[in-house]
Amino acid sequence: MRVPYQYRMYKRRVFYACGFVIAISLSLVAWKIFSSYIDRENIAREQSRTFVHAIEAHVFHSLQLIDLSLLGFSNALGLLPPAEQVSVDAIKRLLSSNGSLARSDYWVLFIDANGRGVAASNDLSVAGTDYSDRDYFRVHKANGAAKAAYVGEPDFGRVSRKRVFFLSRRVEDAAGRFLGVIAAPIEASRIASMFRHARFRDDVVIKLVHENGKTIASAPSFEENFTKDARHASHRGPEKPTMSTIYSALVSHGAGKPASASRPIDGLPLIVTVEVFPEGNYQALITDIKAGGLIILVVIALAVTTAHFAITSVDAVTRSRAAILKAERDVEIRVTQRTANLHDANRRLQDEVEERKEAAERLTLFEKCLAQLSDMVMITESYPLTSGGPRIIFVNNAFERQTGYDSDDVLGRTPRILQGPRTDRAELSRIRDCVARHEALKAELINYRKDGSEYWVEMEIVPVRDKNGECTQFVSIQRDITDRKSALDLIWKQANIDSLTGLPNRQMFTAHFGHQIKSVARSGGRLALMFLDLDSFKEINDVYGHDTGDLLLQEAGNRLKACIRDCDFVGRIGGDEFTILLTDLASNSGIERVAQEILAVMSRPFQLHQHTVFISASIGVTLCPDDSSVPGDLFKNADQAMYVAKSRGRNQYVYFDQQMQEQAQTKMRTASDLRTALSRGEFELYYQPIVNLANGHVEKAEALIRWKHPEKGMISPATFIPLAEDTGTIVSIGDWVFGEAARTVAAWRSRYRPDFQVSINVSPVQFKNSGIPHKKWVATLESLGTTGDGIVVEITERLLLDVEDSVRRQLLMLREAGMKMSLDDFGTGYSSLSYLKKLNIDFIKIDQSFVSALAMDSEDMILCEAMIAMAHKLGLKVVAEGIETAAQCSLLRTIGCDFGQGYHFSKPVRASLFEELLQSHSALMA
Ligand SMILES: Nc1nc2c(ncn2[C@@H]2O[C@H](COP(=O)(O)OP(=O)(O)OP(=O)(O)O)[C@@H](O)[C@H]2O)c(=O)[nH]1
Repeated sequence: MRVPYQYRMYKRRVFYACGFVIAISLSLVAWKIFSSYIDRENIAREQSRTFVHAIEAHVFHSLQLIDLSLLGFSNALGLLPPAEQVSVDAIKRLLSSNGSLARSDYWVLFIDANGRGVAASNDLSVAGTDYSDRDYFRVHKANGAAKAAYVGEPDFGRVSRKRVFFLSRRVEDAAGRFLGVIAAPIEASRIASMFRHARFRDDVVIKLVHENGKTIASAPSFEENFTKDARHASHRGPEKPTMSTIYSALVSHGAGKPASASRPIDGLPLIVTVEVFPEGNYQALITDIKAGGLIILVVIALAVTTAHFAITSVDAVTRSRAAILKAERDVEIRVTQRTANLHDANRRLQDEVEERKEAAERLTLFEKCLAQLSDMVMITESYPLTSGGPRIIFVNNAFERQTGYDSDDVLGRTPRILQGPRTDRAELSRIRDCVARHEALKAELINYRKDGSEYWVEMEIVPVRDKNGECTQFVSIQRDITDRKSALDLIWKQANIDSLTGLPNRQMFTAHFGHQIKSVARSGGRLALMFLDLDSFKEINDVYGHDTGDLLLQEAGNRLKACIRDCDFVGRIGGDEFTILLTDLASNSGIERVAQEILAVMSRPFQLHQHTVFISASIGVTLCPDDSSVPGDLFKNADQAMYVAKSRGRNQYVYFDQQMQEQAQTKMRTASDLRTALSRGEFELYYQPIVNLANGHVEKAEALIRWKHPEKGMISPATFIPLAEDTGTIVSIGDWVFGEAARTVAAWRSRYRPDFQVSINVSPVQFKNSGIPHKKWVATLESLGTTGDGIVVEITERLLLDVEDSVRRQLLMLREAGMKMSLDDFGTGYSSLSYLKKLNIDFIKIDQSFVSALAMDSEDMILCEAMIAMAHKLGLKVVAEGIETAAQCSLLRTIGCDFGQGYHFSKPVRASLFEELLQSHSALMA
């Protein structure tokens, strides 16, 4: 835009006017500042002149007083008699007596004609001090004619060591001969102090200068300036200064400076100078300049503002015209640009439409493929990661089929709809973390179908990225792995869980127990292991059936679980045996409370099907680490303690103790000896006669085994037979017994009675596993040339309780070999008459417990009679055991008992002795 010429001229004129006003103002202010500065300097100079007069008068007055005193001394010394003029004492007396003249701020001393100190008016010892080099001494000595006072140059006092200058006078005798010098050393600091107080401004300097230029006193900086040459450097010459040169040196030094004034002290070689330094004036000058500057600024501002207002009105019109022109040009440019942008955008849009079309086609293809996949596919957005997670934007057919959700059900919702109570929260949080980091991941989870049923899913989640690498979606490919999981679960359960009770089995319990022991070893603390075995559980199976037994075991497991805390552990380790692990024990009272509670809950009736069943339990308890920290040992301990509980009458708990261990060890050693006893020939069969009560003949014998231990001597069968049964040695022992008994009966049959019979006790254990070596036994009999009926096999009711097909088969085979069967301890246990018949039992043996208390019409008598009658009815013969008296024998015979056995007839005796009995044919009837 072009600015019109008139407008430019107008503006120029306004600028010139403005500049003129500013220039005038500047000149006026400068002139004012300069004239003020000169005025202030003149005033200061005047002030210093007046002031130097006052100071000079003051110093002069002070020195005049001292000089008066010196004059007095000088006269008095001159008038002393000649003898006293050289007497130190006389002079000392004179100086100190003249107190009226002496002032406290100075003192006087007398120096003799040789320059040696004689005496002083105060206590200073000046006598003998050499003052001959002092200027005032030399002046007075040389100028004999001049009697005027002289001021010596400033220096440090010879005796006082203070900064002093000397006012002095020549002393002459009446004849005008030089006697010496009387001098007053004046402390320059006093003069300086007076100057200091007299200064009316900080920039004022006052000095007292000696005619030789040395400074005597000054304020400020007294000590630094003392004795320094006060003259200006240009006025210091080699020639001796005179009063007039020093004066001009000082004055000219001050000349040109705004405020310096000097004045000589009348009649003395001293000058007083007062200098008023220009700093104050400079300060004022600077203040004036600042104020002037401010005024100038204000003037400039006013001028500029006025100029601005003057031209803006014209300017505004011009500008708005210019702005309109500019705006027109801008619009033109923008329209051109916008058109170009629109072209670009249009082109991009077309490209995008093409791209989208291609993408849509690709997407349709992918969707078709995804729909056909058998794996579930779910695509979600990539955000948000909070509030339930990203929304689902696609699911395939497989997803709809497997989950029961239609795509309409899930689109726009989050994958959370698939989760439920058993979905692993930790796994979910791991998935969330990976997704937040846009990482691919694999996971296994429990998901829930629309109908609420759960299924295991194996999933792989992969982030989808755009061309800039930004994550835009997640694709989740999922596969139902419920079957695989179930199979694994089943395997795990089979390996670790007891299928009947759902409790941990032996394997899992042992593993857990091992961990707990380690943890106790690390962190301290105690564990209690309980071994629980149900009492006589076998009977429940036998009486109510195996199914009921199973139910009881399940219920027992539930009751045990209810007795323990969450931190404790219960397992079923087999049959009717349970283990309980108590952790976190503070004291034994906790263990006892649990043990008592278990016994109490076990003794409560079990309602199983239609039966009400009662049972009890025996518990062995061992403590870790008190008893041991070895899992195997602890199991053994608890087992031993449990057996002790059983042996003490059941339904109780027993703590393991060391004695049990020892007993167990003894048992183990005995069991070990038992294995070799047979080969070492330590067994022997004893025979106890069985007498026909009707005729008193010894027709049978019971073979009873004895073990002669090489160290321990005779060991009772009651001790070693259970051990032999436990260890299985009973099988070979039983075999040996049969062989021995067969040989004996064969011999005795041939020698004494062809119908003689020997009974052997056969343990139920011998019927287990491979069973009785039936063929071998038959072969033995054949080899001995005897028949089977010479052997009576005594079995116990225990065997009948456990009777299985195999047992029955074996018994029948023995029978077929001609052997007879006898049922031992009849009436003491669970006797089933049907078995007596089924197994073709030949004899029953009435237990000695019935015989021992036998009396006419007693209950035992009635029982024995009933048993005998019943046996006879079944075609069985009866043997009464434990007959000790003739009365018992007689009673039994009265009620028809067939045979008798007991101490009344004979103890069990060695075969040789028994043979003697047979030989004697003696009747043993009482
Ligand atoms: N019903 C049932 N019985 C079982 C199961 N496992 C083992 N048994 C039986 O449980 C019984 C365990 O008997 P034991 O503990 O030896 O003897 P008990 O009769 O309990 O006698 P004591 O232990 O001496 O008091 C045996 O008869 C086994 O056959 C089972 O799973 N179910």
